[in-house]
Amino acid sequence: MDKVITVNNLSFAYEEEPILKNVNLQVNRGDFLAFIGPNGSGKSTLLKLLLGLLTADQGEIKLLETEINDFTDWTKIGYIPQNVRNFNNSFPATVREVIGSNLYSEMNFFKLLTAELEERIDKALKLVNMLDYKDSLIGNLSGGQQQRIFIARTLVTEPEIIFLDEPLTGVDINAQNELYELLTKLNQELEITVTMVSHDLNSIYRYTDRIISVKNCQLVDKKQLREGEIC
Ligand SMILES: Nc1ncnc2c1ncn2[C@@H]1O[C@H](COP(=O)(O)OP(=O)(O)OP(=O)(O)O)[C@@H](O)[C@H]1O
Repeated sequence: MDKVITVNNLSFAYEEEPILKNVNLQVNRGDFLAFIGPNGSGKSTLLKLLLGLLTADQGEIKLLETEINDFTDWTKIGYIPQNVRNFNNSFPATVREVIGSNLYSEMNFFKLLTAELEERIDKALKLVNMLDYKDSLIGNLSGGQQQRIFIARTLVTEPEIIFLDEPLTGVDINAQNELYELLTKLNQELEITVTMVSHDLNSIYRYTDRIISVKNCQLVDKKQLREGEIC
């Protein structure tokens, strides 16, 4: 089995507040995994540790078989943080510019999009079914459409793992199912490992194939949870 995330004996605390104590986790290529748990249990913190945005107090994290401190291939990792849409709404940027901003390091000296990069933007927009909106202002799109654009923004670098932190907040119920179906397609057809934080248990049970509960500083795999224990 191809391990894409390995966590060994990880502990983390904010000042005096312990969040994770000696936890272990293995995520395999092609998993579609959700972290659930009460508010404040540490789901976002765990995601930030896995992305190298926070540093563990103890233990080891490996991404794509590389120790996280030595990991450099961040184009292989997509991340859609919790409030990305609020932040971007106020910018008068087009969909093309929002997606292109993730290709900055690949642009030429004049920071122009080459024909090849334009093609990659088109390909990502086709995957999320939003090609017709390439020249629209991001702030004029619905919550669900904007979330598709942020998924396309990560797809443009051809990631192997995508992390999403509560991606369905502010997305209406029909669009929520469409987003789950899109994530399922990316997971099954492109073999992208999808790791998300969500509170939406019904959809999680329907679409994901692994659920990890973050609670009392521990990680508990779905199969270890008893009925009614999930929150
Ligand atoms: N930068 C920080 N400094 C200190 N404490 C923090 C910081 N960020 C989060 N916390 C605290 O750590 C705990 C875990 O926060 P985290 O955001 O990871 O939880 P969560 O499970 O994602 O919560 P939610 O479901 O509400 O989004 C909370 O008690 C929070 O107040």
